[in-house]
Amino acid sequence: MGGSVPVHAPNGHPAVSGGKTGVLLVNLGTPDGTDYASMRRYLSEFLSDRRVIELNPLLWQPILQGPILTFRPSKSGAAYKKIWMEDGSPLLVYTRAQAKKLAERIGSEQLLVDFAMNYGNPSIASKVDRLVREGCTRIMVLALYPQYSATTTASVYDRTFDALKKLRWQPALRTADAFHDHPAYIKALASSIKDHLDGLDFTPDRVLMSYHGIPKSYFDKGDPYHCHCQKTTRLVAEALGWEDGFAMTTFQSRFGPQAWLQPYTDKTLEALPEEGVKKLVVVSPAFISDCLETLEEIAMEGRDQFMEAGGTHYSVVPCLNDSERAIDLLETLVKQQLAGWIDQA
Ligand SMILES: C=CC1=C(C)c2cc3[nH]c(cc4nc(cc5[nH]c(cc1n2)c(C)c5CCC(=O)O)C(CCC(=O)O)=C4C)c(C)c3C=C
Ligand SMILES: [Fe+2]
Ligand SMILES: [Fe+2]
Repeated sequence: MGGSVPVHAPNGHPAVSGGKTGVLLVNLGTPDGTDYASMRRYLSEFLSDRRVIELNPLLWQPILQGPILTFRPSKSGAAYKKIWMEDGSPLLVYTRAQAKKLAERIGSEQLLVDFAMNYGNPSIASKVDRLVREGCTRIMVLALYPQYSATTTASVYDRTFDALKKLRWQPALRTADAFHDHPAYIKALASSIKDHLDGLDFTPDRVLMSYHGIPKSYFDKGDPYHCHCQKTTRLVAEALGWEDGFAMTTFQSRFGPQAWLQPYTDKTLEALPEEGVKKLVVVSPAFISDCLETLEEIAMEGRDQFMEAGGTHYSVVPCLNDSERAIDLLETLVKQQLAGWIDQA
């Protein structure tokens, strides 16, 4: 068995491996392809998660498996086609690159670094399995969402615990804090925005910080996501010395008929030019990697909305992706979470 360490076991005792630590980076997930079947499989898994849709499944599943999964896969597939990369979905490409580069930085015989997707492939269960097989008796999971939400962060950890439920010999498990206000995250985000602004041939009237939304009812029930988003915006504005009001916080990607967190990004983009904001820079601080929501919704649809409403300049700051900044950030977060497990932490 790979990664076995010698143990004094009686004859015939199965091989025992152990003593290693695993780090698992987990992002949301993405379809395997842009075709109808792949899209349907992915959306069905995602939208069946009760952390994401809290409606009673007896009510929700007929709606999901009927009208939604009849029409949405083609619509979403067409959007994914516009941003698909040679090696697959951008979210997969960047998350894989982050894990590889982090492994090159901090990985060793004793410290394995890998990645998984909460929905789709590679699954959390398959990677927990791999790490345990390779001898990890401790696993630290980092959900790659700066701002905590039950819909995302808690779902990743739930599904990790679900994978452990099936093991006779479970590894010790650590989950990580949200990092919306972590100095290393604010530094990475602020410096990437500063570099972007320095490279522009115009000075923006405002910077729009657009976060993925959640239903307002989840916030009313106590999800801290909204507060985490507001704090990220405030800390970035302070780090860059911006005047009050220069950075705005909005929420994108509404799904379904209920109210979501406001102000909405699309409505804001359509309203700003009339208020005299014609030059705009947009940042997506809820995503550490570019994905459908940043590359299509913000960089394509958002641009059209803003320019058609009378905007003159529109520029989007790329996510941290697999830049040195991103790997520095991940290294800091992971080493902090590993304290006591790994000496270098
Ligand atoms: C009720 C539905 C949804 C909630 C709640 C939600 C929360 C949420 N999502 C992200 C991050 C991402 N979402 C992405 C895509 C996406 N999100 C929803 C729905 C909800 N998200 C759907 C249906 C989709 C699929 C695309 C589509 O059909 O429009 C992605 C992109 C994935 C990719 O492959 O590129 C990300 C990332 C956060 C951070 C969040 C709550 C805080
Ligand atoms: Fe989403
Ligand atoms: Fe979207």
